[in-house]
Amino acid sequence: MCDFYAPILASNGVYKYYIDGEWKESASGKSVAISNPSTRETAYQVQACTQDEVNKMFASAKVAQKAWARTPLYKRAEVLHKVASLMRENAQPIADCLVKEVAKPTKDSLTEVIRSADLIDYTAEEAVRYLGEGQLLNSDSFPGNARNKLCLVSKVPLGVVLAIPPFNYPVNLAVSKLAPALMAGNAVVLKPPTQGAVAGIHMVQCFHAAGLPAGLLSVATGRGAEIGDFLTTHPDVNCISFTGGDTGIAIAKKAGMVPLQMELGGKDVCIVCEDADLDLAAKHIIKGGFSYSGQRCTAVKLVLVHAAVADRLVAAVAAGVAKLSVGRPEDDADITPVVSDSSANFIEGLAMDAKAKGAKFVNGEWRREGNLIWPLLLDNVTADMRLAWEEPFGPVLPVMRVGSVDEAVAHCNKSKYGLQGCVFTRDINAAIRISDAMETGTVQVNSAPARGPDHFPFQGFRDSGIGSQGIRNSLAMMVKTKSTVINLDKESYTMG
Ligand SMILES: NC(=O)C1=CN([C@@H]2O[C@H](COP(=O)(O)OP(=O)(O)OC[C@H]3O[C@@H](n4cnc5c(N)ncnc54)[C@H](OP(=O)(O)O)[C@@H]3O)[C@@H](O)[C@H]2O)C=CC1
Ligand SMILES: O=C(O)[C@H](O)COP(=O)(O)O
Repeated sequence: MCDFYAPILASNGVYKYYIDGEWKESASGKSVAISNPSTRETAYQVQACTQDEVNKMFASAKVAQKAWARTPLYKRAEVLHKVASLMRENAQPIADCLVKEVAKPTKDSLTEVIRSADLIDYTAEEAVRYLGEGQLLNSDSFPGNARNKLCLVSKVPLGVVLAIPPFNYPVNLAVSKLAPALMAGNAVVLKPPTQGAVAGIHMVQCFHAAGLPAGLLSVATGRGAEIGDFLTTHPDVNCISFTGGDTGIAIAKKAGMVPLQMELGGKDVCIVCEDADLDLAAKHIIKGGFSYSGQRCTAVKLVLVHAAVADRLVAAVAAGVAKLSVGRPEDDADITPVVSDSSANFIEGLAMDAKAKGAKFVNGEWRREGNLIWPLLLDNVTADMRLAWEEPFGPVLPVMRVGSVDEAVAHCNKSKYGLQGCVFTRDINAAIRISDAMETGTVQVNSAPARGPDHFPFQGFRDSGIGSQGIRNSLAMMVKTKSTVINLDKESYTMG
């Protein structure tokens, strides 16, 4: 291990947790094993933090936040820019962890780290402008009022933000919470996903080395099932920013009076109209459905194609699927093992349910070795199959044939999810009408769903989330509004 990252690893080979500006071993004496999805052997171990350690994190965070809120915005930005440049300089070891912990292909792993550094820089730049702006309201615009009150509106920190990212983007979806929260003057307690925790720990070392004040950022490692409730119901939490699956719904129910930024699951549909450019649609469906083996909340998870062009579309997609390489993330294969045995079992269950109910496996039989699942295109999927509604989070793509666009939109809107969707058509007027009719946070026209670029607003309707992400929107979610009203002794009119 290089000198830069040496402080994060204990002599017994277990990665340390972070508190008060120091890397430490937990008093629990217990560790949590992180399995390499490719080998299914333990790749790393992290500390199982205790409740007492979590209490101390919140206590330090509260103190550090007060001092940070008094730190000029441009100085906060300087620290964040330094974090970004340290991440770029020390990117490869973080990317290597992503390969081992979450089986992300090597190129995509490095891209995630660089994208995260870019996100931090952009957030720092955006924050100095956006957070630097307030509002002045005059009382005389409301009936019955003279101009004797001036309302000064500013954006103030929330306090301590609990950040919980998921396994599939453990670095990018961590910094997309950390950077806006910190720029807005908050402290953060980060609970990284267990798969992805070591990448997260490496990333936090960049914040440490950049000189982030002690206590402002802590890292609580441990299984969500064990320390999750303690964290999310902690009385010192002032905001929860969570990305993940249905766990988020349970968290929202328990959270109480704190603002929530929740980005949850998706069942993103791809509507292919009769007039679509089918080659273009097929290209995007393959990339959207199978990149990172379908483990993206924004993956295409159901194709709804007009029956008149379905044969041609399915043939074009099947031809592309046949070209996908299957193998190890180290070799940059297109399809790599999914994150866990339980995930692979779940995906297999969905595929077998569809098969039993009459779906056609277009490109050969079901094939799985360990957590490695060969990409599967399913045709003739119908509404009684689980795959019509559930999120596989794997390299399995169902196609439903529909008789009309209205039928496709109705299916989309019946889903409990409403994250993104996309439509392929050559008619811009139809595209706008379909987009307006689809009840999802984003609709992409002639491209697959995607969260990025990271400054675009990103939000889910229904069970897909609460609030919005995207750099400007995340900054907005990390502040509350504060007004100071100046009551003049008598009314005063400018130039009057
Ligand atoms: N809309 C969006 O922006 C995105 C949504 N997702 C969704 O995330 C899911 C896949 O990610 P995955 O990591 O498996 O999601 P999970 O919901 O299983 O886990 C997300 C995070 O929550 C933690 N966690 C687990 N249990 C609790 C608990 N009781 N209290 C607090 N935290 C807890 C996990 O920790 P641990 O790992 O220790 O269990 C992890 O850090 C998919 O459904 C996907 O659609 C993913 C990315 C983006
Ligand atoms: O977790 C996810 O799926 C990400 O939010 C997707 O990001 P992307 O669409 O930009 O790859």
